[in-house]
Amino acid sequence: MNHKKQAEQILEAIGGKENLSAATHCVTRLRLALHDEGMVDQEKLNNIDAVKGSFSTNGQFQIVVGQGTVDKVYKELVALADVGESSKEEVKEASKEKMNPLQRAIKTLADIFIPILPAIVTAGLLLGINNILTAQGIFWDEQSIIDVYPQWAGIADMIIIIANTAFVFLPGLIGWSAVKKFGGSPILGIVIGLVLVHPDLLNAWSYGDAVAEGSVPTWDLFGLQVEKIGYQGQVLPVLVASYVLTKIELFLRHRIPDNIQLLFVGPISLLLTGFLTFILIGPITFAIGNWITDGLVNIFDTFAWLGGLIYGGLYGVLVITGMHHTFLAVDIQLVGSTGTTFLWPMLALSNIAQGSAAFAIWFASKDDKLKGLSVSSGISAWLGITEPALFGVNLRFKYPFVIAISSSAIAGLYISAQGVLASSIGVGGVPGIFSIVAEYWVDFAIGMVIVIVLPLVGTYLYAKRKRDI
Ligand SMILES: OC[C@H]1O[C@H](O[C@H]2O[C@H](CO)[C@@H](O)[C@H](O)[C@H]2O)[C@H](O)[C@@H](O)[C@@H]1O
Repeated sequence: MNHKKQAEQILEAIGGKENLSAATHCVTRLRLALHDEGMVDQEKLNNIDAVKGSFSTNGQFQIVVGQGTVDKVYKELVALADVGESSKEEVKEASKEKMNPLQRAIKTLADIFIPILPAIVTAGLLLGINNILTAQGIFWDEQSIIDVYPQWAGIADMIIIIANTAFVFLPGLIGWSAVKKFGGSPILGIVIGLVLVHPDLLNAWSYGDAVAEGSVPTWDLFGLQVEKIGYQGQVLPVLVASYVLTKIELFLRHRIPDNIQLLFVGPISLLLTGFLTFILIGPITFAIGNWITDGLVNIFDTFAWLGGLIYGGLYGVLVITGMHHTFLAVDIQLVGSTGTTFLWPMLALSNIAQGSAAFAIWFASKDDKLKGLSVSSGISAWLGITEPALFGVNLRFKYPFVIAISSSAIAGLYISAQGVLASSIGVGGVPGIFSIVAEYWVDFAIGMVIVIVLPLVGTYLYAKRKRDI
């Protein structure tokens, strides 16, 4: 493949070098900040050999080129456009200028939660293994593997400790990521997060019982009674505390001489943020977080099937906008405060549906390039990453996308009506079944059959009738 020629064609299709403000690349995609995305000639772009798909997300125009080729095309592209190589951060900054406040808020949340996702997904997978070892009724009626083979109980117990850690110390992980994002010192973010789950505080999961018994411990601050409670599994308290901590830290850094910063900046920032958090931020955000989760749980309890239909159908659309990462925060909050999430199983089915539609195009198409793209993006979607299938295949032909979201809506309706729950956030695709609470495996499996069969058969038949691929 002539990489220079490919780069020339790409540059022409995106509106020339005048339209390119900054460029970087990841493992498979060119990530471009364009002045005007309306200048992109989509048809021209799709017809370029190296291009396997393209999409716009969070103010960035991304072109799927593929591993091993993207870096070479990128080098030619920046040389031709004379823009200089940019880091991912620089392109993000250039893209940010085009965002409205809501898009910025959504992006901030995504930037905080995406870096902790590997730890959360790992926890979900390990909890899945624990599920298999400890849930009754999977292999024997009313007995689990560890009931039948007690010698495995120690292993199961060790697994739960390793798996649980990311959730028990979640505020530490969020504190690290949030303070890094806000521009402060990540190490202070970890500390403020861990302060919120210090073992000497009343565990948040025991708070309800303690309130009922009237045994919530308090600090007496000159007559002001402050509850001595932790914020295990909570998202909002540490998010707000991290923001405040960063503001205080940056304020002090700009005013205190470099040689004595170590003595003052950390201690003052942590102390002030800690006091503010225990007295104000924590209690207020804890209450707000609980209202949100209780509200959501109540809505889903009352209108389960309708909620499932809407969320199952809309999730694919949310991924296109990038807004889906906002729901990661909601899922984490749900798992943290209720121990399970009813939203995540629908996410996993929605991702599978997009993958199935891409597989149908693989079966139906005679075009080698499209076949290669649809099979690789189908596998990726079944393993939890749907953008290649969405932007490279399904949205390009529209009907695979429509069939996939319709199937996902039906599956969402079904599993919500059955009350399917996940014990954690796992790999949002076929392996997702291991993160589902064992008693709902059969219902989730029925949901999987829906999102595999309907998009596969529906898209295949439609494609054959339409003869457009
Ligand atoms: O929210 C938990 C899930 O997060 C990832 O999937 C989501 O983000 C992907 C990247 O933007 C997107 O392709 C996918 O459609 C979303 O569901 C992760 O890949 C999943 O394993 C995880 O469950």
